[in-house]
Amino acid sequence: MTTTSWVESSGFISSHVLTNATPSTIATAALVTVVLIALTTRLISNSWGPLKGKDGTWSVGVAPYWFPLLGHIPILMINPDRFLRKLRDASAHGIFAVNLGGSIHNLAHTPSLVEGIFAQRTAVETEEFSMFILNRFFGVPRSFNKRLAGLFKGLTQSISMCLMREPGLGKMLAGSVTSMNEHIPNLVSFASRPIDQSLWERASDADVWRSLKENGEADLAVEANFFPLLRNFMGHIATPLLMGQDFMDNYPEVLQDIWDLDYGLTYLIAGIPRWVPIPSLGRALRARERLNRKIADFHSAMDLAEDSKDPGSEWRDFSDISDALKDRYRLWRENKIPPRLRSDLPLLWAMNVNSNNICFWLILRILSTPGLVGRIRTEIEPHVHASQPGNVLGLAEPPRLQMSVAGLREECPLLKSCYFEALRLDSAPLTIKHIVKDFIVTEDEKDAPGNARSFALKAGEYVHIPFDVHQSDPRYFSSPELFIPERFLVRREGPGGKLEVDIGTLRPYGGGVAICKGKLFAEGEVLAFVAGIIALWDFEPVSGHGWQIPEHVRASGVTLPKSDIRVRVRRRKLEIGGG
Ligand code: HEM
Repeated sequence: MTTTSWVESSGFISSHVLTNATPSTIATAALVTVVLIALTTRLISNSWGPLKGKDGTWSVGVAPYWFPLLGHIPILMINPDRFLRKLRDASAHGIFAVNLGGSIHNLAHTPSLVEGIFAQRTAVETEEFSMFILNRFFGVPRSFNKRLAGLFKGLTQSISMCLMREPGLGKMLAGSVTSMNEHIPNLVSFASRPIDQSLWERASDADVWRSLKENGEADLAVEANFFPLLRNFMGHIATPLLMGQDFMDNYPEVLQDIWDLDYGLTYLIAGIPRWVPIPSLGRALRARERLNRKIADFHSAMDLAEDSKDPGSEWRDFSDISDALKDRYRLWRENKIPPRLRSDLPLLWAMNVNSNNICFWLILRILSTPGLVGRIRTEIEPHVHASQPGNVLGLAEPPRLQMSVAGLREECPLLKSCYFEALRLDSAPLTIKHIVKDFIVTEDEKDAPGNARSFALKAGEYVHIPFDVHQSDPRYFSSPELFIPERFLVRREGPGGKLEVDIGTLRPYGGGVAICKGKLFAEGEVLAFVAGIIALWDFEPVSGHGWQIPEHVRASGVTLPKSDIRVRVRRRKLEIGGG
């Protein structure tokens, strides 16, 4: 059929359909049209494979898709894991591209390409994306973007100084471990009335459970929902460390608001309007308003104190605020930024969402691997002194805990290897960068044996690093779906070779200029938290079916569990009179 006859006949079809239109013929015509458009789009997009340029570099192949305008958005919303892993497995190279609403997004996942992208300083930029997240997710008004851009460098530098370098890092870690030593013995209170329980127990629906053991001894435990118990408990340790105890006391719902905001992440970033009736979107918006308002109140109170005025009886002490936050405060104030625009929410959020979640996954992975908790308790013993003081006037004292974070970081390779393995399995971060200048990135022979290529990436496009695509790649991690505690252990050469940990190609904290500024702090706090918890407490799943690993729900970095686990928490029997 010639083009003219096709147009004429389609004109005939449409006028025929319109003049004889019934609801079912209109529906059929609409369906036929959609199918025709989808087939044509698929046919055209199928031909966008990688092409070799005159200079020997290759373009990145765009995966075929069915819907014009939308491109791969529908499939990425339905099942991103399956789709991305399928593309990875179908390609001999570590990069492919997708179309998102008309713009091209390159996705790189093999180590050499990822390192090549991280090494770019001027060809890619992250500030635009950070600003987008600040506006869409954290609710920073767009009218403030220009002024905020001028402060970006200073704000990032202050976090780096306080969290990535000494003495700031050591001070934060020491504060964190002191707080853990004090609080971990009180993970559960064994109080049955919610009014007598701590906030993390109430958040996890904790209840006292009593029974008799076979030998007639009393068996006392607390039943609680595992995930909220651990993540709220950790949040109650981490948040005052950053913001000071007064902030936490004046705003006890802060953690629930952070979790609610996090659950709305996808909707907020997608820009779904607030009137759309999605319950988690509404909750996230209300939580964000409260968070930003409370942070503004906190800054107003600091301003009053700084001006030697009374900040009110609820703000008694600002001396325990972290150096990171104090530095930011100085910067906001010197630049005359009003309290309502001092966006400290991203830091408060970053402090809580990833570390707290990975503590849950790591403890769960340790408990659910036969024999592992015993091996780790033996390994951490020299660095975690747990003891039970004798009764005072007939009353039981809580156990005592004394941990050395340096020992846990440097002398406990099995625990650290398990931490990396949990990050490999249970985190799925994504880095997005806007390409502002054409650049070439080259594959290593190791990643594409006998077939390594250089790829030309174009200004105006985007480059993403979906870390979990590499983390689940069987070419780099054998049996990638299994938790293998020793996966990152290596034995140093030579007689009596020491066991060490090698993170290999895993990059759970991103890389390049936007690398996670809390990575060293996070590692220390997670290892200490997990060591302290397993040193003092025993856990048992209530279900009676053994430990089950829940499915993942994607979140900002570390995933959330799709379902919770009800556990029985018991004090471990410790040597009496120690400490
Ligand atoms: C296990 C815990 C953590 C993981 C897995 C993690 C992971 C990440 C990742 C993947 C990024 C994005 C990097 C990129 O775009 O390339 C990031 C950014 C960041 N993280 Fe973390 N993070 C953790 C804990 C923390 C903690 C405890 C803090 C703060 C106290 C923190 C502060 C930050 C900050 C400030 C950024 C933004 C860096 C920038 O844009 O310059 N993170 N994190």
